[in-house]
Amino acid sequence: VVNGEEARPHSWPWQISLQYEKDGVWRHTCGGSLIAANWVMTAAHCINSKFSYRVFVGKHNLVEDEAASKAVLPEKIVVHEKWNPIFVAFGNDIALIKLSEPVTLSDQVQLGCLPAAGTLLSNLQPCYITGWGRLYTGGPIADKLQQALMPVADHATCSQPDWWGIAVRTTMVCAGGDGIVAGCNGDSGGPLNCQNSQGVWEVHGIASFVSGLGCNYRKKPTVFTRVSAFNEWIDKVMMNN
Ligand SMILES: CC(C)C[C@H](NC(=O)C(F)(F)F)C(=O)N[C@@H](C)C(=O)Nc1ccc(C(F)(F)F)cc1
Repeated sequence: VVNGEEARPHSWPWQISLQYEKDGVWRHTCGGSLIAANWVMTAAHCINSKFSYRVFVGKHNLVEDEAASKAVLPEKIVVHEKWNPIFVAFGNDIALIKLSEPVTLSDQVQLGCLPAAGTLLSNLQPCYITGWGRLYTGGPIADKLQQALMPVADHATCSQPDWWGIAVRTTMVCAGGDGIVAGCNGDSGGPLNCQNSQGVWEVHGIASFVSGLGCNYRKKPTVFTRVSAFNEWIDKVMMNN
């Protein structure tokens, strides 16, 4: 997250760190959201079949041992059948990870709520992106979970020619674009957290892409998979696996 701030520890208790093992070392690669005790929602582009992964729940500082945290291995990873790794702008950048065992919920480990199917966020609605992604374009990833307030850019705004144009679909949601605050590499798969009309936090987006010209680029908001376009797919996958 570029130009964010350190989140109060465990204030986004559904945020997970997806890590892969390389040369015997586990490395953070993406964010994700715990949506059931044994299911995590992340981005399809985070998954590469040649790597082995683990899901770390209850984390705040990635470089410290934390009592409330636990690393769980996946039992199964389901990537959206229409995800095309060649072109992230085709959308369907969503995957579900079934955990090898259900995690114990606590103050630090909680489920994220999904929005109702079809819910559309209004322009400039305030949401928060959270993640351990790069602190600036090309920079290091964060040790401590970051958060940043990012107002929604509705489809009419985000699909303007000098914004994302036709690269953004209605199955996506945009946020930010002020050239200051943005998601960045490593925030992928993580949540866009927005409060519903009852004041309940919901996971409305899965961080999908930013501009190749730089994470915080004016009129190139961070683009998220719109979760409310995939409720049926999510339910089907969780029921069939
Ligand atoms: C690995 C990528 C598919 C996703 C990667 N995502 C992220 O860094 C994050 F954290 F914002 F989700 C990204 O945007 N990386 C930049 C460097 C990128 O490739 N952006 C990008 C690529 C293609 C398009 C497209 F499809 F529109 F041409 C738009 C942006």
